[in-house]
Amino acid sequence: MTRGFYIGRFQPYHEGHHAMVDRIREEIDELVVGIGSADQSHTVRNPFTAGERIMMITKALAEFEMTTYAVPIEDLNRNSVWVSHVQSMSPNFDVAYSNNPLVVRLFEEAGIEVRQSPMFQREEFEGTEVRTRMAAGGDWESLVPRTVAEVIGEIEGVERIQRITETDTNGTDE
Ligand SMILES: Nc1ncnc2c1ncn2[C@@H]1O[C@H](COP(=O)(O)OP(=O)(O)OP(=O)(O)O)[C@@H](O)[C@H]1O
Ligand SMILES: NC(=O)c1ccc[n+]([C@@H]2O[C@H](COP(=O)(O)O)[C@@H](O)[C@H]2O)c1
Repeated sequence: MTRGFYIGRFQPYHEGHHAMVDRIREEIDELVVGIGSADQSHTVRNPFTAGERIMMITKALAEFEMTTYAVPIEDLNRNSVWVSHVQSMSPNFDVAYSNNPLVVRLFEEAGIEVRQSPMFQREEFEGTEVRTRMAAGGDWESLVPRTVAEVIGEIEGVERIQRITETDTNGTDE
């Protein structure tokens, strides 16, 4: 039995994330999805709450016949203990998946195997691109699984992003 751990901010969960899960599920029996920056929401870079991201991920992953756990992970201002923090919040896992260089380094220094994946259609399957299209009233639905678009509709996510973009001065780092 192999259990994997895949960490991301998932703001929102998009088709690039979904393609990555589709690929890594060939290597594992169960998957923990770590929802990073769980304490962040309502900013340009992190518009959705941890609970909203749990809904997106749970509904999108239902199509895969695999046991999955979505676990919120709050940020810590201390990289040296972040892996222990992750482990304290997650079911035990054998291998971590990430393409984020800091995350890869922290897991490897802690002696945990990390696997990276190719980027799928990165020019459009990117959280920043999805949020930019939402703010501008463009076609973002084609970049996320249908179930995720339904959750974003239910929580009125596009309206939130448009409002935040007009007023937020804290999250304008993109
Ligand atoms: N198109 C993609 N193909 C494969 N992996 C991806 C893709 N997009 C993101 N990832 C990976 O998934 C993990 C989580 O990504 P994250 O939630 O930061 O999404 P992002 O699209 O990079 O978002 P943002 O633009 O908001 O920073 C990271 O390891 C990231 O490299
Ligand atoms: N010290 C810390 O709190 C720390 C260190 C490394 C990664 N993280 C988090 O892990 C997640 C990594 O996800 P991304 O690959 O989507 O950036 C982010 O939410 C990031 O904030 C936090």
